[in-house]
Amino acid sequence: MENVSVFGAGSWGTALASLLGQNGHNVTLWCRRADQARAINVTGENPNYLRGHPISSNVTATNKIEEAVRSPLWVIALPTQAIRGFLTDVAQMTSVRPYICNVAKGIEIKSSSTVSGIVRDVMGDVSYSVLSGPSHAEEVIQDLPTAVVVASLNCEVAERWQAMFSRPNFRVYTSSDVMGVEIGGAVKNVIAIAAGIAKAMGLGDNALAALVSRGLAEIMRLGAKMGANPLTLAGLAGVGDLIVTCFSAHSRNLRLGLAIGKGKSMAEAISELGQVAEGAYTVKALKEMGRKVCEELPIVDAVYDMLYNDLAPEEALNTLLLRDLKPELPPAMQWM
Ligand SMILES: NC(=O)C1=CN([C@@H]2O[C@H](COP(=O)(O)OP(=O)(O)OC[C@H]3O[C@@H](n4cnc5c(N)ncnc54)[C@H](O)[C@@H]3O)[C@@H](O)[C@H]2O)C=CC1
Ligand SMILES: O=C(CO)COP(=O)(O)O
Repeated sequence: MENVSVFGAGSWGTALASLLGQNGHNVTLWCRRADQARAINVTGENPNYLRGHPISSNVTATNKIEEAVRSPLWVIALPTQAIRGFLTDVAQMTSVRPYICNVAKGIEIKSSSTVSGIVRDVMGDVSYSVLSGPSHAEEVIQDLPTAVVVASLNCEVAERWQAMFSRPNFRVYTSSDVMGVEIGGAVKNVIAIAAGIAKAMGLGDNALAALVSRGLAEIMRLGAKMGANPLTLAGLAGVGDLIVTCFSAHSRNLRLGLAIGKGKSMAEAISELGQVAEGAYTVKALKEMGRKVCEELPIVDAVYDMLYNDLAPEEALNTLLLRDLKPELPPAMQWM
């Protein structure tokens, strides 16, 4: 059994810490706040997230970062925009060269980089893996059947994380396509915001299905430019996660979109949610990145303009529907 630290005691960090504890590992759950860590240790539940669901007794919470960094295995469950600052602080505190498994799904605004790039910038050549796929914390904490993928350039490392996380109701596949898994997990959040807006507008099921399919086309187009394998994006980390995020009532990104579609301001929608909706930030990074690597991301552009440029949803819809008519597949993909 392994000693592992989970950084971030939001809903995903809490659910995964508990799962690793149930698998018999000795888990340290790092929380930002001392009162939260105390409450978890005393009550066996997280007072702020997933209330009513007991956390495995193999999990010890702490807000003392110097304790948490001693583990050789780190699971990073923080919002993407916080990861660079967090790693910069902790890198100065320890000489441990950890095995990192990132479970956040986003792209950093200031670097247009996925989390592997952030980790490389701050920690250099450290072992990096990413776990992603359709997996809402609210269902994982109840041990409902879930399948995900863990990707690493080193297949033995991917297999080590696979063995640690797997349990009968949490099936973990391995992959070597780190970029594919990261792009799938990050961009689907933006499409889910669009799905929430479309739902709030009452556009119907046909429109939602079109949005999801054309959203996948954007994910694949961007993924291809970034070196992702298109088949990864047809799998759990792409289509699988896109479906659950666009259709599940648990989804934070969908709920943010619903609030925006009902006329709430971004500030109101974010504060009502009280949890991170990564798509709201990733869309900014994609706006930058899109200009550099992939010009045609019309749904991403529409979400950006609705969130940050006061574009009315009805106008965004018209812009999307009235674009030039074209083949479904771009010429370079028509052989497929
Ligand atoms: N909630 C879910 O079901 C899933 C979430 N994810 C991903 O996991 C990541 C975390 O998501 P959630 O746990 O849902 O978020 P959350 O909003 O529930 O929790 C985020 C946690 O990070 C902490 N935090 C925020 N800023 C921080 C900073 N600057 N320094 C240190 N700690 C900070 C917060 O205090 C909170 O404990 C996101 O990238 C999300 O997309 C992935 C799969 C499932
Ligand atoms: O990634 C997730 C499920 O796989 C969580 O999505 P939300 O952040 O939209 O809830």
